[in-house]
Amino acid sequence: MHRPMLLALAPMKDVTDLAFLNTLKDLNSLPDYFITEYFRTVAHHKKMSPYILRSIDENPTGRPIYGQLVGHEPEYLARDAQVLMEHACAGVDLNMGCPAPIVCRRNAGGGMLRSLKAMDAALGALRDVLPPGAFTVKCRLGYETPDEFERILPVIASHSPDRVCIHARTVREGYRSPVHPEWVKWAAGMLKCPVVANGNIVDAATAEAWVRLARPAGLMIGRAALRNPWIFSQLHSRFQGHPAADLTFRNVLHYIRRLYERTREMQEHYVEEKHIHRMKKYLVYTARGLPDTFDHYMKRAKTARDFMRICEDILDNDAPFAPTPPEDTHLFAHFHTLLAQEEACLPPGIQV
Ligand SMILES: Cc1cc2nc3c(=O)[nH]c(=O)nc-3n(C[C@H](O)[C@H](O)[C@H](O)COP(=O)(O)O)c2cc1C
Repeated sequence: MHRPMLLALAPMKDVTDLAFLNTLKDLNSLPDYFITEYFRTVAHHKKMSPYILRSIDENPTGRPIYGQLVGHEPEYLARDAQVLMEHACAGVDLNMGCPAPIVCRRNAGGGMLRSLKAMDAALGALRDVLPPGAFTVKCRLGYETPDEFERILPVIASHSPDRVCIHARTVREGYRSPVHPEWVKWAAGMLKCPVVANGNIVDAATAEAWVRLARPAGLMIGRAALRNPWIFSQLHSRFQGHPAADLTFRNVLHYIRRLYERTREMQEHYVEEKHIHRMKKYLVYTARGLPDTFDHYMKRAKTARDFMRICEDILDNDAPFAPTPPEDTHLFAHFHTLLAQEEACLPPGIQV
C-alpha cells in the first residue's frame, strides 16, 4: 500500500493533553494533525478551559491542531469558535459523537444526532463564522442505529465542512462493538471533503483493513495510541512501504518515563498523588499486552517511587511488546471483525 494516508490522534478527554502531545514529539511519532479534547460550550460564559487551551497555545509538534467544541446552541457554538480562532488553532471541530449521558441529555455531542434540525442549525452557525479550511466535524453514524446516517450525512454535507471524521458506531454502541466500515465507504463516495475513518484501529493490519474496506482519506486513532504511541511512525512507515521497527518492554519503559516527565511539567503545584493518578489514566491502555502483574501493581502504587520501581522491575528488559493488544479486554474489543470482512456492503436499497 503506497498511497499517502492522513493520520490523526483522536481527541480523548483527560488524556490527549499537552503532556501527551509532548510525549509523541519526544518519541518522534507524530500524526498529521490533532484535535483537542472537547471544550464545553455553555451559554453563561465564554471562558475556555485554560488547561485544554495549553495544547493549542503551546502545541510543540509543528502539526496543526483543531479545537473541539461540544454544545448545542448555535449562537454560543459560533461565539466559542471565534474565541478559539483567536488562538493558534488550525480550525474548529464540532463533536457530534460524545455518548456521555450528561452531554447527550442536552442534545449536544452524540445527542445532536437525534435532531436533524438542531444539527443543521449548529453546523450552519459554525460554517458561517469559520473561514474556508477551518471547519471539521467528528460524528457517529446515528444515535440508535447505523442507518440513521443516511439522513444525517446529507445535512452535514449541506454545510460543506472541510473534513469529516466518522467514528463508525452509533451512540448506543459505545466503544466496544464492531465498527461499520460500509457507512464510511458510502460517505467517502458522497462527500467532496476528505473523510477520515475512526474506530478499532489498533495496529497495521486493522489500519490496512480500514483502507481496503472504506477507502478513506485518513485514519484517526485513539485508544491504541495510548497503548502504543509509536503507532503513528509505524503506520507512516507501513504506508510508505517500509517495515516498522519491533518494540520491546524497554521501549515501553522509555515511553512511561517521558510521559511521567511531561505530565509532571503540567502541574503548577506538584502533588505526587495527583501525578500518579494521572499516569494511571494513560497506563491502563499500555497495560494491555504486558504481564498481568504490571496492571495489578501499577494500579496499587501510591508514591512516585513505588510507581517507577514497578515499571522498572517489569519493563527493563528486551521482551517483545506485541504490536496488537489482546482482544478480549474492556478497552480493546471486536477489532478482528474488520480483518474478517471481505467487503463493506451497505444494506440493500441505499444509493451509492
Ligand atoms: C477516554 C476517552 C475520551 C474520549 N474523549 C473524546 C473527546 O473529548 N472528543 C471526541 O470527539 N471523542 C472522544 N472520545 C472518542 C475517541 O475520539 C474515538 O472516537 C474513539 O475512542 C474510537 O476510536 P479508537 O477505537 O481509536 O479509540 C473519547 C474516547 C475515550 C476512550
